[in-house]
Amino acid sequence: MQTNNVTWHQTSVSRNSRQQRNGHRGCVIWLTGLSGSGKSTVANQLSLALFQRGVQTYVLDGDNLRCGINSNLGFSDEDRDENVRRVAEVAKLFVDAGMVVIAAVISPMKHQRDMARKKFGANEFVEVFVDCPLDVCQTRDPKGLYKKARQGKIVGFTGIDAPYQPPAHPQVTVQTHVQSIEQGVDRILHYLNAHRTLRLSDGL
Ligand SMILES: Nc1ncnc2c1ncn2[C@@H]1O[C@H](COP(=O)(O)OS(=O)(=O)O)[C@@H](OP(=O)(O)O)[C@H]1O
Ligand SMILES: Nc1ncnc2c1ncn2[C@@H]1O[C@H](COP(=O)(O)OP(=O)(O)O)[C@@H](O)[C@H]1O
Repeated sequence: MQTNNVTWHQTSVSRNSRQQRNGHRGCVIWLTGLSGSGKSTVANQLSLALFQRGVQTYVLDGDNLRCGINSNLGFSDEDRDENVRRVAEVAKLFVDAGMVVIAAVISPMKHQRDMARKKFGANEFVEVFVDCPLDVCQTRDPKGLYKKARQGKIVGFTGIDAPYQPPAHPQVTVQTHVQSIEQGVDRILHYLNAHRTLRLSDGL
């Protein structure tokens, strides 16, 4: 493929070879939800659980990426689009390296999550809705951001004065106000197992 005088180079070590060595397929587990819903908490517990099972995982956390590759982006609609696009592109590189990527990004709009999904093959993008009512998120307020938003010190805060569109058909829903962290992680692990998402099979 060639666009704008840029040529895609095949790599000498294929994704297939990397997956065979890892003993599992790569994929992205995409956690979406309000600030304070539990994305980072669930992502890290899931990463640990998979790591302990010998799975190569990496967490891409929105907050962390905004400290580096996305540090020039704010929270306008356009910047969030670009933020999600970059997270998805970075996730794609990790998946190409045979890894299980756990992305924890608000990704508030359906079109952003659809855009991310389109970068991956079927069964390679697992959308997880980290569902928690806004009032519970506000009570948790682990970083004090809701308080700042209510005081008008942050403008355009998701759920307060910026939109969040809940996914209509996520592969998994984790309800962190009624399920423990362990139950949430188990639900995701169960999905991966039931759908053989990480399992190597014919042709891979
Ligand atoms: N205005 C506004 N709205 C929402 N969140 C805000 C905002 N300003 C700063 N923060 C902090 O940024 C984190 C969200 O970054 P994301 O990259 O996940 O957001 S997005 O997907 O581009 O919407 C978010 O992290 P989480 O609380 O983990 O979701 C906040 O710590
Ligand atoms: N069942 C649960 N799942 C995930 N987080 C929970 C749960 N119950 C309570 N919490 C707490 O809620 C907060 C969620 O914060 P965080 O993971 O940073 O959310 P987010 O990344 O979505 O902003 C943490 O303090 C976490 O300990």
